[in-house]
Amino acid sequence: MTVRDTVDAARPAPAGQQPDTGAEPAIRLRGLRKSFGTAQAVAGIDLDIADGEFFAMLGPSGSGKTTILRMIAGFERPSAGTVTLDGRDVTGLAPFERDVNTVFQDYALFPHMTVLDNVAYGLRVKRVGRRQRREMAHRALETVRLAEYGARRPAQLSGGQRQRVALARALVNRPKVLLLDEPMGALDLKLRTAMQTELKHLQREVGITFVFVTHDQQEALTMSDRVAVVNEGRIEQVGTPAEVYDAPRTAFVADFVGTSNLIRGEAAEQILGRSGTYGVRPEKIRLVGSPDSTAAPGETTTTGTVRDVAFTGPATRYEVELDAGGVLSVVRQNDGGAAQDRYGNTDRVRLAWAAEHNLRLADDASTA
Ligand SMILES: Nc1ncnc2c1ncn2[C@@H]1O[C@H](COP(=O)(O)OP(=O)(O)OP(=O)(O)O)[C@@H](O)[C@H]1O
Repeated sequence: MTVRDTVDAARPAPAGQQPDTGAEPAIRLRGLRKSFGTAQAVAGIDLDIADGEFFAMLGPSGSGKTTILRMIAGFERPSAGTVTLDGRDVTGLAPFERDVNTVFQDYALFPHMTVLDNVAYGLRVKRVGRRQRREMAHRALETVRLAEYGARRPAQLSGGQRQRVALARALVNRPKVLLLDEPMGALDLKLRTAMQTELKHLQREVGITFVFVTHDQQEALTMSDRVAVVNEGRIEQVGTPAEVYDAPRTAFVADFVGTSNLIRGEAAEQILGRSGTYGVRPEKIRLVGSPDSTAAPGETTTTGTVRDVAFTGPATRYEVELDAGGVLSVVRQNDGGAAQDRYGNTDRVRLAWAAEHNLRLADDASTA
């Protein structure tokens, strides 16, 4: 169960690396590259995903996540590198020769078939007998809590139910690995949140390795055991959700997982007395009052002017233009009732945070 992130094997183990127990990882990628013509979609990936992990690939549109997934599934042939599943090199094998199933964003259900027949379809192709495949399909529908819906057609289901049918259709094959490409992409926010919880429970129940692709940081953080942050065909960082959020290694990771809150250049010199790029999470910053007030000893502090106030219910977000240059977001929980200080546009404020929350960032993975 090792994880090697792409950046540099010679460096100390990056955050998120699991101890090497000698067990074969479910998925091992080595030197994986893919070019389309002259464009490089995946620029060299080394990654191990452990058996039974819920693993997220998080990155912006066009960063190469889907291409990585398609190479694991066998739909795309790598330009270089290898894909090993459970200790077996499958790089040259067709999708159906791999112990992997994929759930696509559009679910790809057959509209003319019943839900039960959709789920049983893969078993029919594998020539499983009719009675057994109906039983297995029914059990898979039970797993996704749709046992009563077997006789319906996909058009008679909600988006979330269709998504679960697609899952049941993949689960019925009992693959070692399930790949999910933006599985919640077509769902509205409420359903999406409900499905996230359900999917996580389901994964624990069936014990299959899940790898899912998303551009939604919230989804990646809530659902996964570990996250790989993908940027321009490379993995910038691999770690647990807490590790990539609390200890981002690069400015890209700090920005993409969370809010961009960077102190750099002249502002870093003035506020921190050091050069370089630093990040500080918005919820770690306190607004302590007017610029004349003082911060606690050992805190980093600076002054600025409120430029925007956004009330979001449980919290309020302030955008503060710093006197030293740049803008910082500050999030305050609205838990203080009427006694809580409130600030408005153009108010002059002092900001303070514990020095340990200054995150030293590299500008990109090559200097991390
Ligand atoms: N079949 C193809 N032919 C040419 N270029 C492709 C092909 N598939 C993907 N690409 C390019 O490779 C890059 C990575 O694409 P990919 O679909 O892997 O990104 P992604 O991170 O999954 O994006 P999204 O979140 O938008 O799905 C993009 O620049 C894309 O245009």
